[in-house]
Amino acid sequence: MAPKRRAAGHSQTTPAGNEKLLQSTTTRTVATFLFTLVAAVILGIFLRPTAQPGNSHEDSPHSRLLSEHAFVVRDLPGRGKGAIAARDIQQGELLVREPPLVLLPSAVTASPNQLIVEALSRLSPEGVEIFYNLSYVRVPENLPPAQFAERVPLAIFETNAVAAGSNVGLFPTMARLNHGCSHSFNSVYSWRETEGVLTVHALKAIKKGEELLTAYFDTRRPRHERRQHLKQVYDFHCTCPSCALPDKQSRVSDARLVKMSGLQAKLPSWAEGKLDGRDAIQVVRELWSLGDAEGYTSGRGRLAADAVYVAAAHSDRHGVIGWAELGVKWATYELGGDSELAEELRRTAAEPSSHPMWGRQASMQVGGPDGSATAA
Ligand SMILES: C[S@@+](CC[C@H](N)C(=O)[O-])C[C@H]1O[C@@H](n2cnc3c(N)ncnc32)[C@H](O)[C@@H]1O
Repeated sequence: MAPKRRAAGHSQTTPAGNEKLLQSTTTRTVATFLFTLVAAVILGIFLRPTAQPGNSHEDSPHSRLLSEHAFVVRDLPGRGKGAIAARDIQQGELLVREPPLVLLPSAVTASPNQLIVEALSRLSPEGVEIFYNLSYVRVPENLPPAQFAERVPLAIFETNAVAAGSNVGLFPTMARLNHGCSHSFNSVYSWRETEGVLTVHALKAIKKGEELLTAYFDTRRPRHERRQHLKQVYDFHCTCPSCALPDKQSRVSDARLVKMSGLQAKLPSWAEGKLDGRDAIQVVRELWSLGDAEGYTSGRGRLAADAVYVAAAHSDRHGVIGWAELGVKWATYELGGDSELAEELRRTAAEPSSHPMWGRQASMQVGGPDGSATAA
């Protein structure tokens, strides 16, 4: 099927632009992905952090209804299509579980455009139609028809693809989720390597009628930087509730986000011996409380797992159990109770000394999430 011109961000069949953050979940969150050409050409594809379809009314073999009518995909003014909750959604609900329509290695030696065209040739006619219905940005409308048609497949892929382990995948249902920064995103996607699917979970409770938003990259940075990035990669000016804060509140939020980002970057210095166990746990607590103030709760399963790592290394049984139990709760919201992270933390909570780091460093009561350091 020949590509139809479609303005990004406008309705019809959607402009998409998913860059899923590779969340700190699979490793996170999402962040930004780079589609690397080994021949030294680097194609900037910002993969969003984690994702999938489901419960949508958009029927396709690539979407599975997992919880009845959890959301519908609709045209939304100013941002193409988006997913709207069709009923109240509980925190932690699985919203989408979706195999890739197209999956490409993130490092390729051939022309990415050619790879995509080849991948399309292996799809069913319905799959091809689903692909061309996705939105895209940055293809000038005034190109001669042949050139226009040539550029659309790659533009669709760049706008919608997200990281999937060592690959980059296009997941058409999850691709309908628009972006929200900081406290505004309520849904998180993650790739499940062993199952070969992307899942999307509700990070927060979502009311009927609210839009499902996911984060296309790590938004713990100031508004002007977030907007600049989104404009450059996805070609839209972000007006999500976080970006729409009045200037004064936005500055307060920005300061928190920058501080969170700095603290996150500081944590690995424990492994380098530059931070002792108690200080590392204090960093985790600070991150947690800044997250509470900001309404930024993504990545908490992984953060608690980092605290478990520190507590286990210092043989703090009480600390391990406290952080592992908390981690199970948050990993379950964001990644599912059957995710590798939730299962790993559950095992550690049951038997702290089974943790691979157990006793690797000097004994120390680093303390659990409640701040107590009572012991054993
Ligand atoms: C992966 S797609 C998301 C779904 C897309 N709206 C569609 O119609 O298929 C990403 C594109 O959606 C639009 N978009 C995503 N989040 C947005 C937001 N918060 N505000 C405005 N447009 C947004 C941008 O055009 C972006 O390039």
